Amino acid sequence: MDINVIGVPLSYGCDIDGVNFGPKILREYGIIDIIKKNGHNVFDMGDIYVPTLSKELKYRDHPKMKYLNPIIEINTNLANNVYCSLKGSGFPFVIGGDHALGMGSIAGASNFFKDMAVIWVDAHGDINTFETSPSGNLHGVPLAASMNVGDSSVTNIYYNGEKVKPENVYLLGCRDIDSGELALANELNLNMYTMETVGERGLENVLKEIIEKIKESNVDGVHLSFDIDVLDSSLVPGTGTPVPNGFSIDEGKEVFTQLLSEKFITSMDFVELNPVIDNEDKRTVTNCIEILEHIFKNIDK
Ligand SMILES: NC(=[NH2+])NCCC[C@H](N)C(=O)O
Ligand SMILES: [Mn+2]
Ligand SMILES: [Mn+2]
Repeated sequence: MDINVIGVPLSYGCDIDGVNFGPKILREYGIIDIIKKNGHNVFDMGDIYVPTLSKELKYRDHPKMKYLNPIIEINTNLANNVYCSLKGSGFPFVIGGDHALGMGSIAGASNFFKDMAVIWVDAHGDINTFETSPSGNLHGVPLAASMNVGDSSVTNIYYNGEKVKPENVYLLGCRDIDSGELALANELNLNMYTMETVGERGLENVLKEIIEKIKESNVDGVHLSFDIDVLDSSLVPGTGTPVPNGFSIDEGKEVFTQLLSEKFITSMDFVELNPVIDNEDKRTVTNCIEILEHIFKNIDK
């Protein structure tokens, strides 16, 4: 498999400096060699261009949502890169950067496939609209936008309208959902496996059910978007919106063992690592590298 590593040094979607250094620190810690070492061909496609913007531009494009136009432009570029990677039989592995980049990854991948599923592994739902967002941060809206819910400025990225059908969306590990997000999840009847559900039913059973449903759904592509804040806050101090009661490292690995063994994953995001706010012992980046080693050990050769 030709892995195409695409960096997106984006921080405007969470409005916290430092998460833009995610791609740089992961390269410094050897992500490219880790991929190679596990027997894959790897192409480092470099970083999508992210302009340096002054904070005064934050509300230039919208009174509430921050850095709207630049985030749209960056995602449009990302979408085209993801699409081209798939066209060239590559596996797009997108490293962030904040989760607003999910709109671009999904737009690009969904343009390649007839019908695609999205597995969103995250402490959050990221299904806010401009109306329901409590923060004005665009990393809280990408999954809603991809389902064609929300403002046309974000639902029409790369191409107009729906990128993924709600019935093909799977949320896993969520435990910090805003009230507007919960209402939308119920309205759309999303496949939502909260941390509470995982606790009740067991991770293995939940993963089995997700796999079954995806196989029954006849999609021809599956995008897996991994937000590192799905891991317990004690394991990822270097992320902008940490949440307690999350996955252990072993549970994080288990998610990939199960999902990758099906060989249906066709693209991936790895987001929200902020090395600048990591603690002294570099716990977050070390844990990320451990997860990444596991991913590339298990991904299809
Ligand atoms: N990708 C993330 N870490 N998203 C956190 C979103 C937090 C909150 N729900 C918001 O919309 O502002
Ligand atoms: Mn997220
Ligand atoms: Mn999150």
